[in-house]
Amino acid sequence: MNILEKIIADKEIEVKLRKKLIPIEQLEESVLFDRETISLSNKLKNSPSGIIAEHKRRSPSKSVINQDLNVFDVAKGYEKAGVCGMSVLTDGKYFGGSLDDLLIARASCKLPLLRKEFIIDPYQIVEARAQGADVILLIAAILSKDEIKYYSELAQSLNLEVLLEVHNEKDLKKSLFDSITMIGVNNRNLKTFEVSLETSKELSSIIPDDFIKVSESGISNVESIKELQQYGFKGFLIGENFMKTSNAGESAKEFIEKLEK
Ligand SMILES: O=P(O)(O)OC[C@@H](O)[C@@H](O)c1c[nH]c2ccccc12
Repeated sequence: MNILEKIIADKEIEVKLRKKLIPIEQLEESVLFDRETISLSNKLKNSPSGIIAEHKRRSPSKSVINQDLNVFDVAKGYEKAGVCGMSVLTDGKYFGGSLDDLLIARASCKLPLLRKEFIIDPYQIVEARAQGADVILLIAAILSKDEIKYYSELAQSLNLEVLLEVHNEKDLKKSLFDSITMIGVNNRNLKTFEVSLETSKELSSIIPDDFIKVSESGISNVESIKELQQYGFKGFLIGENFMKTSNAGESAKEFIEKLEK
């Protein structure tokens, strides 16, 4: 089994358990369920920098990135830095995150929040809504075309935006639905962890213009962003580069200042 297959096998067990513990009807009673969501795609359209900053404690590729920062400070710091949105990893076993992280981020800032999760069941989409997310990630590599259509339409009906993640042309081909606003090209191969910004550049020309292009992973300098902007990218998802420092918000602030100069 490769790492992605392992993550999915564990996720199936986890979701089954969660569904038993908290029935979907109960999620729909959350006070956050009817809150007005905030559009990430609108922010990206109108921003010169387009940074989506991530909260990520560890990852299978890097093990520990940072266990000392608290979500409250990170969210406040990112907001102060002027990012367009915040991504919160909610997977526990492989990334050290939780749904509580999402809830705390929600309570700490007014940024659009992306629930960064391996979504394999509609239950997790309702859960994202109930815990204060504005955007969900759908990963094309782990979903069928029918699932992508169904899940993105469900998200849309809950006023959640969808960032659809692709790794190659095959992923992209099965993912072009009206219910999706943003396409994210992951520069990291989730099976081998290899990172190459070339992936974004190569796929940029075949992403139709009606989708906002986001480049994800392995971005550590403003030069890369300036280059990717030439290929039509409007959003840039950055985790480790900020999280590995002792003050993620301050790092994001310096980065954005340099980028917008
Ligand atoms: O820390 P980085 O290299 O800046 O990457 C952030 C983000 O793109 C990455 O965490 C990510 C992109 N897609 C994912 C899917 C699942 C888990 C994590 C991810």
